[in-house]
Amino acid sequence: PIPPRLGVETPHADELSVLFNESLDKWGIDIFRVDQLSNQHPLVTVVFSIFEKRDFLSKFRIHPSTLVNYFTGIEEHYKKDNPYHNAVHAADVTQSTHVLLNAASLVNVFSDLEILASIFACAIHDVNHPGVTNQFLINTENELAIMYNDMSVLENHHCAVAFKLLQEPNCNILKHLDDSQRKQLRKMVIDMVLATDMSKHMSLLADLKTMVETKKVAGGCLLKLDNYSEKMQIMQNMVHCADLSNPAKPLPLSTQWVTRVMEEFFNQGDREKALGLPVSPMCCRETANIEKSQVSFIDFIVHPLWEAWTELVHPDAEHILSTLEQNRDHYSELSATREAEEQQ
Ligand SMILES: COc1ccc(/C(C)=N/OCCC(=O)N2CCOCC2)cc1OC1CCCC1
Ligand SMILES: [Mg+2]
Ligand SMILES: [Zn+2]
Repeated sequence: PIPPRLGVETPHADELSVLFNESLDKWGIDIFRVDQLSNQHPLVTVVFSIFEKRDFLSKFRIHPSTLVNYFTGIEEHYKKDNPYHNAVHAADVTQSTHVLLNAASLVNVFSDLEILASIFACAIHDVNHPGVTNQFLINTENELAIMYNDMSVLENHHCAVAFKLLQEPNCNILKHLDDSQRKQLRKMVIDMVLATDMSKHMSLLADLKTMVETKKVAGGCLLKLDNYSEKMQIMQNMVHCADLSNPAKPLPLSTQWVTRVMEEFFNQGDREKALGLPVSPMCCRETANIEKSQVSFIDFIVHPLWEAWTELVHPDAEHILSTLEQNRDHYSELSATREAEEQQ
């Protein structure tokens, strides 16, 4: 049976295809509306539409129903009751990376296989996320922490679940890749997903800054990427940027992500309290200062990263960086007024 266009059955197919025709390639598509219009299948429809737009079904000889079967399985393994780490986040990171890949200065940098690996990595990068951090799994000696010896526990789990699902019947979207392509894709996906572990952030950013410095000196062209590690460094930072893109999206989207991530953090804080564990930073619903936390998250993590990315792909990400800076000022003003209110 041929799967429905857009990959999902929905009464809102016309509205959804209009939304994709207008905004699939745009920074700031309303991914929450995609979730509603797709009958809560945001990831399947975003991946299906990107694969069609990039002609991946014919380039990699992927049958439409195999694509729908596999990413429906992946989507089902994103926990729906996670406020933040659910299939909408996966769809958001996937679509954001699809947009970043279209930057003029990245055209002709990546092969089709590298682009396929990047989109695939985003789609699966948080699959089966339990809604708590690596530190929580380690502190509670969770079976996942035991399985992965406390090293990038979540990120290793996401990769393993994704590749295991490929072996389910009618799910092997990589069936018609040759052995070398499949091995390369598997390595690239693992390298990108493991790089979304926040504990890798500082070293990833340091290497990106070094690359930007040398690129500036070498006359500013990215095309001279000749080795795997330089190419992978850019792909890892691209996916990491997309994973940390919430504060750089139009404010109405950014504020919804803040509400969701805080609810997930507060749920973790409730569990830590109930277990008699120290409550993790920003996880206590009584004392957290949400706006202040966003301002420091942006100042210390997100802005330095997007500043480096914007330099690398100059001038294609300028509008993203300025949206981030406007949003930062919004949260900063909010936290000042909240503090003033609390003084009275
Ligand atoms: C919308 O706000 C946020 C979105 C994402 C993130 C982070 C750190 N994403 O990192 C990649 C995923 C990851 O590794 N996480 C997920 C979050 O917890 C740490 C482990 C943090 C955000 O806000 C901070 C500041 C106020 C509360 C958290
Ligand atoms: Mg993650
Ligand atoms: Zn993520």
